[in-house]
Amino acid sequence: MAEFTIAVAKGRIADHSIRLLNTMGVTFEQLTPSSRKLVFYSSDKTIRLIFVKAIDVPTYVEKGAADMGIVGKDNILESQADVYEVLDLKIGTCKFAVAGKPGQQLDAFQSLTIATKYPTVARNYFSRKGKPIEIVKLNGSVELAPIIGLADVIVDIVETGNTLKENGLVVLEQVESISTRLIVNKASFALKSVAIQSFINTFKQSLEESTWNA
Ligand SMILES: Nc1ncnc2c1ncn2[C@@H]1O[C@H](COP(=O)(O)OP(=O)(O)OP(=O)(O)O)[C@@H](O)[C@H]1O
Ligand SMILES: O=P(O)(O)OC[C@H]1O[C@H](OP(=O)(O)OP(=O)(O)O)[C@H](O)[C@@H]1O
Repeated sequence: MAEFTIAVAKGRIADHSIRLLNTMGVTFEQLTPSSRKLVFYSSDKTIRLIFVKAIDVPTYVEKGAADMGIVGKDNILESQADVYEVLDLKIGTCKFAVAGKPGQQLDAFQSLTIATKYPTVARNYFSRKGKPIEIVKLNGSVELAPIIGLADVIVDIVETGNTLKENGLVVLEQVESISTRLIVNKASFALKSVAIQSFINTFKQSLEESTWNA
C-alpha cells in the first residue's frame, strides 16, 4: 500500500513535473508518454501518482483524495483551495495579465467587461482596485473576446506574449507571477508528517542541486 498519493496536473507541466520527480529518484515504471492510464505507482510502491486536469488538482488535495499536488499557482488562486503551498518548483513560469487593444485606458471605462478562464482571479484583482466589472467566463481562445467585441479586456496567462501579439493585443496591467507549486493537504501534513516531510525535503534538495548544476 502506497504511503501517499500525489496528484499531478495533466497538460503543459506534466512532463517537466515527472522529470523533477525522476531527478529526486522517484520513478514510475509503466509511465510512457503515449499512455492513457491515470494511476501509477512508484517503482518502490511508496507513492501513488494520479494525473488530474490542472484546475481540479487543488480540489483533490483540499478534499484529501490526494495528499499532495503539483499544479500551477494560477489554478491554486482560481480554486481558492485551503491547502498548504510548500515549494515553488520554478517550472511552468508565466504571468497573469490584463490585456486589450493598444492604448486602451482602463480608467476610461465606468465598468469593464472582462473575458477570462479565471473569473475568481479577475474578480479579486479588480475588487482590490475598487473597479466595477462584469465577467464573461470562457474556456479558451480568450484573446478573441476583445477583437470580436465580446469583452473590453481579458485577464489571462501570458508566457511568451506570442498569442497576444498575433492577435493585435498588448499587456495593459501585470497581475501576478505564476509558477508550478507543490501543495499539501492540511490533515495529511499532520497525519503523515514523517513521509511527507521527508518527500518535501528530498524534493527541495534535488531542486537546489539542479539549480546549482544548471
Ligand atoms: N502559455 C501558457 N498558457 C497556459 N498555462 C501555462 C502557460 N505557460 C505555463 N503555464 C502553466 O501550465 C499550467 C498547465 O497549462 P495547461 O494549458 O496544460 O492547462 P489548462 O490551462 O488547464 O489546459 P486546458 O484548460 O486547455 O486543459 C497552467 O496552469 C500554468 O500554470
Ligand atoms: O503568451 P503565450 O506563450 O502565447 O501563451 C499564452 C496563451 O497560452 C494559453 O492558451 P492555451 O494555449 O492554453 O489555449 P486556450 O486558448 O485553449 O486556453 C493562454 O490562455 C494564452 O492564450
